[in-house]
Amino acid sequence: TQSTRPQRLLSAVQKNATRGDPCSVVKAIDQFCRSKEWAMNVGDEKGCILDSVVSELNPTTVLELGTYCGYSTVRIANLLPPHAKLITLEFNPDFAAIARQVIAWSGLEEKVQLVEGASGDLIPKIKQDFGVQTFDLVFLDHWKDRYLPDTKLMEACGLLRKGSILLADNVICPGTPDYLEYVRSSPRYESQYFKSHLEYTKVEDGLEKSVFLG
Ligand SMILES: O=C(NCCCCc1cc2ccncc2s1)c1cc(-c2ccc(F)cc2)cc(O)c1O
Ligand SMILES: [Mg+2]
Repeated sequence: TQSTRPQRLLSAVQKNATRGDPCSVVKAIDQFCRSKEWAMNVGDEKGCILDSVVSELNPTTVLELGTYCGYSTVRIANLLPPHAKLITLEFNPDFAAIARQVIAWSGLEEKVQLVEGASGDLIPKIKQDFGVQTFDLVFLDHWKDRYLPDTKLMEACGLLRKGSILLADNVICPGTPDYLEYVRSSPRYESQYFKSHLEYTKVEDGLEKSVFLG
């Protein structure tokens, strides 16, 4: 049977990256996506912006919506202090299976909890099921039409505190117009746009960083 793109991406990691070396895993994926097959990882250019936000914040609790193959999961987990926790939600079981192996290859599995399911179903269960009260950082990279409803859901479930940071991928391409309008006009958020490009292309895209003001 034909392999899938995530399976070919995982093979490239297992072939070209060193076990236990997260940076080599990130490099191997970027090289695969630049030279062989495009894939919807946040990528190296936006990935550097992600790294700077994570490093500056030094979060102990992180929620990632949309794991895909685990590229941004590995980038974030690699920068977390000891005992910090990253919970990442993935809807597609095939993506989740690949991501688990990519995360394991990077040696960061003890910092990461990958949960399979839809954000709308899982977010209300996080406090009781995962022992997290609030998130210091949320990275939004899942269905673009779920960014706004899930942000409102996180507010309603008390998962955000004064100073929590929302960092959203793809606010230009594919685009999340209703989410952008909300975080840019709401008095409860202070937002900033980081102009960049769609992963591995020259197309404009960017990350929106929004601080929840409580
Ligand atoms: O759809 C994208 N990403 C979400 C995949 C949906 C996976 C989900 C995870 C999850 C977890 C929990 N609940 C529900 C869900 S749904 C995406 C697409 C492009 C793109 C850009 C230009 C193109 F021409 C074609 C694709 C670029 C990107 O960086 C993306 O992130
Ligand atoms: Mg994305």
